[in-house]
Amino acid sequence: MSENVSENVSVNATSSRRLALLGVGVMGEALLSGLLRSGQDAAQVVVGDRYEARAQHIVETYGVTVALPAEAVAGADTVVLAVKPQDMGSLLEEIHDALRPGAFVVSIAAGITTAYLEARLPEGTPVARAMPNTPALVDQGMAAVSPGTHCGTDDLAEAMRLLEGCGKVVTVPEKHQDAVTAISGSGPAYIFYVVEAMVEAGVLLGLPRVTSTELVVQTLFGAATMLKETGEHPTVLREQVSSPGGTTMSALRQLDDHKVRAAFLTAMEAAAQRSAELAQG
Ligand SMILES: NC(=O)C1=CN([C@@H]2O[C@H](COP(=O)(O)OP(=O)(O)OC[C@H]3O[C@@H](n4cnc5c(N)ncnc54)[C@H](O)[C@@H]3O)[C@@H](O)[C@H]2O)C=CC1
Ligand SMILES: O=C(O)[C@@H]1CCC=N1
Repeated sequence: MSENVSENVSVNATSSRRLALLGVGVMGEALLSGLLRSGQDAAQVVVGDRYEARAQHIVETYGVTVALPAEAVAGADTVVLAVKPQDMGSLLEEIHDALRPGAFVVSIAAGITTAYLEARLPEGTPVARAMPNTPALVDQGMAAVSPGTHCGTDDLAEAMRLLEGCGKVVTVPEKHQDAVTAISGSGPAYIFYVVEAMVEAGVLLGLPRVTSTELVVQTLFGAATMLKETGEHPTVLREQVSSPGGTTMSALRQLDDHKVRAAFLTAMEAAAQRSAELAQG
């Protein structure tokens, strides 16, 4: 399938495909919980995790089944790989011989390319690379998917279904996945960092921490809702807050003097570069 696939692949909320989910840490659990909320049958899901207590917790919480990776993939139509990039090589070795012919494999690991997956899986295996983010835990995720060489339309629709359970999904050419990782994959962390800083500022100015936190969180939610619902450019929305000679401009001048915008650009360049490095081990 070509890199420039349409952004609107039609997707069913439920599926009878048997799913193996390997790695049920933060992101694996977020995807699983979203899928189950969107109607996925827990009986069709087998999870595997190297950390036994973690797998057991997931089984008890969600009513799915647990198995060793090779056993889990042997019966699966779709395999989701949600381990750290550094653990991907050994996991692919572990499942290589057990994978059903035609089974679809989707990885959410930062930096791991479809070429990396294809080179380590049986010839012709359909694969996709996806980058979700943690707001998936509250059904507000943002994910981007890129198909590999042998990924068909049905496979891509399956990848979209898996991710749409917990938020919004777009398809992107794979060359953009490192940028996606830097922007929306890691993005929630930058926002939490800004929130931390603003809460601290409120405390510095004498507000009780609980009050400062409430003010900041609701301000963030309100601003995000304005961006989404009005569709206005962020510059327009920022200008609406910035009265001539007022408080906002005094603060924004400080941010500019401290090169905060430039720091964001450099930070996200560093994240994209790190993503590109991760497949090298
Ligand atoms: N945390 C995040 O915000 C995001 C993470 N990702 C990607 O998701 C992947 C997982 O990240 P997290 O969930 O944050 O990590 P995590 O460390 O919370 O979870 C990884 C899980 O994989 C398990 N594991 C490791 N090797 C295994 C193996 N051989 N077989 C079975 N299980 C194995 C670990 O025991 C652990 O429970 C990473 O590749 C990361 O790049 C993608 C988007 C966002
Ligand atoms: O920090 C990381 O490497 C992962 C990928 C995107 C978000 N967390």
